[in-house]
Amino acid sequence: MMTDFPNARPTASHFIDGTYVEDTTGAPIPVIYPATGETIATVHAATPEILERALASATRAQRDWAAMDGTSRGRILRRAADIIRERNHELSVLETLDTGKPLQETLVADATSGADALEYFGGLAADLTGTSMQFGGDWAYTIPRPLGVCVGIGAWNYPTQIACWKGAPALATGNAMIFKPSESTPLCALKVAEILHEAGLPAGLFNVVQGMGDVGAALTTDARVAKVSLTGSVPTGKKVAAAASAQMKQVTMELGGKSPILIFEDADIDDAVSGAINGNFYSSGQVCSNGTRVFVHQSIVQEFLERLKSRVETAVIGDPLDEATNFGPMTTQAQLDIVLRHLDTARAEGATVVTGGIRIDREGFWIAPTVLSDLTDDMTCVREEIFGPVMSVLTFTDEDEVIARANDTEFGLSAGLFTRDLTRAHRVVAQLQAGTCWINQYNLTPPGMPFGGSRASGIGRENARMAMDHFTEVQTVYVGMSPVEAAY
Ligand SMILES: NC(=O)c1ccc[n+]([C@@H]2O[C@H](COP(=O)([O-])OP(=O)(O)OC[C@H]3O[C@@H](n4cnc5c(N)ncnc54)[C@H](O)[C@@H]3O)[C@@H](O)[C@H]2O)c1
Repeated sequence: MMTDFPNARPTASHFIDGTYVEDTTGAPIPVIYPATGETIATVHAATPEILERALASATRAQRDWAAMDGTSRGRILRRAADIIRERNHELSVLETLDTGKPLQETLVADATSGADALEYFGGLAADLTGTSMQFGGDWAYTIPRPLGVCVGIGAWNYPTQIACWKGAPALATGNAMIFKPSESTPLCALKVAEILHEAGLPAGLFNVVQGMGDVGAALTTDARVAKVSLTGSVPTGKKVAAAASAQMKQVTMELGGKSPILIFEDADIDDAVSGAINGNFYSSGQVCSNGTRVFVHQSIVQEFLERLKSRVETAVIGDPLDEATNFGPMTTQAQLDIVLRHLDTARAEGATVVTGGIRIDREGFWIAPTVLSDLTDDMTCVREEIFGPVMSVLTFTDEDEVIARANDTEFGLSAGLFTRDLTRAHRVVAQLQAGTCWINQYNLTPPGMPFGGSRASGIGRENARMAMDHFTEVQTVYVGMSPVEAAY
């Protein structure tokens, strides 16, 4: 089973009906610590029997949960948030072991972000209200109803946060959730399930099952499942949305991107450099909303690149469990290989490497933070999501030109811009085709703010009050107050 590691130890592969469950007949999935390449645990993919237990217990538990008043549901979520905060250190260590992200990051951005979502939706759970309408003497009212059993499927970059961002609104609104983490980072969601149940969540309401895409596909098409919320790549999103839609299931799709950051000539350059660093190298670039196409006004590009290069080269690359480290490895060997291939292609297509561009000579999956310049919009590194620490710097001279180029992509997840001219900021942002935009900031995602993508980057939004809409459907009730008239 699980190899021992300090303070953070899920005790089996799955969490079903309020308890850890093991079934070693499922295919083994090694859990590899990305900083060293060592296998630190093994989980087993869910068998059909495991999936049946998860689906049956969720279906059973959801009815009573939906009947409970929102205040009581919310109290449990808020208690779970408190427990997460108390255990932040051990959960952050687990997140680092699962993903390789530096502890300096995971201490502030992962379990705490999950707790923020549980707290936020815990507070809102009591406020699930409908509306009423008057039609002469008659009237109608609406009741937001939970959907039933919802499935959450996660990517590997934010395993705790994704489990909480999906679980919190689903549970707050009276649904059950079955969560399938990424096969690359299977551990953290188990702890979320354990803590939710410790906080008083009735058994069966947040089940975690492991597995590859086939397990996600089996859950997506099960008749007992009402909704699928996926965080993953665009190709997976298309498959999952198609399979769910074929059965009229609702979907939320949080997918990939190739987002632009526009840096105008009047921007505070140090802020812009900070935004570009945060939007490209945090989590070693494995962030969906990263602004990987950085358009810098021609008049300041040289100064921008100089300051950027000197700051990026101070990144502390090393043991992710050392709190001084601020840049970690890629989460998987496969992702490292993808990034290295992209760098070869970029060089072959004529890109200049401003800094980085090389594999770091350590055990594990390491690559240096990389800045590319001398690029054109048609180059592969400018068009495709790389999902690694690779920033493409492009130049522009004209506002309309840069807006058109920023929008020239199939994606529409995020966008950012840096300028001191507020009129321009709002004028430009209104023309950007992106679901989530930042002005003079980048990648901050408090739970009270809707987050998600347009175009190929997604359907629906996570977080904020509107996530409650995505986990409920409206039942309309017409109330007749007069005698019924009929033709005969
Ligand atoms: N928009 C967001 O909020 C957001 C956040 C994080 C990551 N992402 C995106 O996720 C991608 C990286 O993550 P990844 O490589 O884990 O993505 P992925 O698409 O390979 O896998 C995502 C999840 O889907 C599952 N899956 C694969 N095939 C499936 C199928 N046919 N049916 C059901 N489930 C299936 C996988 O097992 C995994 O759990 C990037 O494109 C990134 O931009 C988006």
